[in-house]
Amino acid sequence: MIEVQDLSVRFGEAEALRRISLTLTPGERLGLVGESGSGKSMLGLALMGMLPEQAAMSGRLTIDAHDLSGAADREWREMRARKVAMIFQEPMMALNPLRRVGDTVMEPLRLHLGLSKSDARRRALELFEETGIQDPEEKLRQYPHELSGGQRQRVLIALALACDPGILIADEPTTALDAHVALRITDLLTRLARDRGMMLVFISHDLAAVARTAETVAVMYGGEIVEMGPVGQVLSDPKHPYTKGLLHARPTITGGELRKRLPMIPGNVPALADLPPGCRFSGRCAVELPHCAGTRPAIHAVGGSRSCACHRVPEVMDGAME
Ligand SMILES: Nc1ncnc2c1ncn2[C@@H]1O[C@H](COP(=O)(O)OP(=O)(O)OP(=O)(O)O)[C@@H](O)[C@H]1O
Repeated sequence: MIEVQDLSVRFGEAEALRRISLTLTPGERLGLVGESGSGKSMLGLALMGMLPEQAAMSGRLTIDAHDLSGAADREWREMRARKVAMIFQEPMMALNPLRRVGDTVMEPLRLHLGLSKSDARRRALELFEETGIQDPEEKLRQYPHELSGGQRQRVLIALALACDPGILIADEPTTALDAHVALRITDLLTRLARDRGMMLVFISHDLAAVARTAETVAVMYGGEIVEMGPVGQVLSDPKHPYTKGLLHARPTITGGELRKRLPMIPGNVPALADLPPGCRFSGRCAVELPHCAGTRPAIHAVGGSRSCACHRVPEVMDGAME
């Protein structure tokens, strides 16, 4: 279980994450969405204890009742070895080009689980099979450059699963892949999370991929979660003006060609130093009120399982803004 309470991350004066609170239960699959710079990766890194050195974190972070706020590197290393694993966008960058991929996957099995060489090899083979790597025996002996992008990402997933983590954080795992390969990887992650009862934090700017993979979605803007809830409900009936804008800005396929419809959200995510003290979306919001820029909105409960941080939400709930 992950519990995050009022988690903030600062780089000097700039606040990259502002008062994030969320609870994830075992086996839950969470999607994190938002434009570039909204803080998705930063939140993923905070959950891994891998924030950049200059970052100052405040608030509370608990994993499996283990309080990690202010934890030492050693505690985080143990956590990462056994409980939390992460995969990234570009598998080529994460694999040692000079090592056979089998040796890379066997290393944590030997180091952290204490398996003998032959047991580690057997387990690596099982992991390759579980992650759908074709000809796994042969692949164990190959180097990263000999594999396709999709196969490399599968190797990284196998590596992430080596110590049987309870939590897998996948940061844009399919961005570097062709659409059909990407689809197979998202489906693989969903299946693995389901079969293993593993928590999945799936970071993506692709709403369709999140809808396919996650059960819960958190929409981020300017380092905050502005809306959160069951993925089907949030994407079919968004409450926050930013979520509504994101859904309108989604790329669409027209005449076989991928086209980005004119984004409904004017402007870009401002630099951290230029964010307003109140609602960070003010300045870009079509339904802004005079006090939005200066007053931070409360997080309103929407129905039983959703939340939304917007001064307008009581009106939205009355149907006055629909
Ligand atoms: N080392 C750093 N020092 C200062 N600011 C940083 C640092 N790393 C990231 N940031 C800032 O933190 C904010 C959040 O960045 P983050 O990478 O989490 O966004 P993101 O939503 O994951 O974007 P993307 O989709 O492009 O990966 C950005 O404004 C970014 O400029």
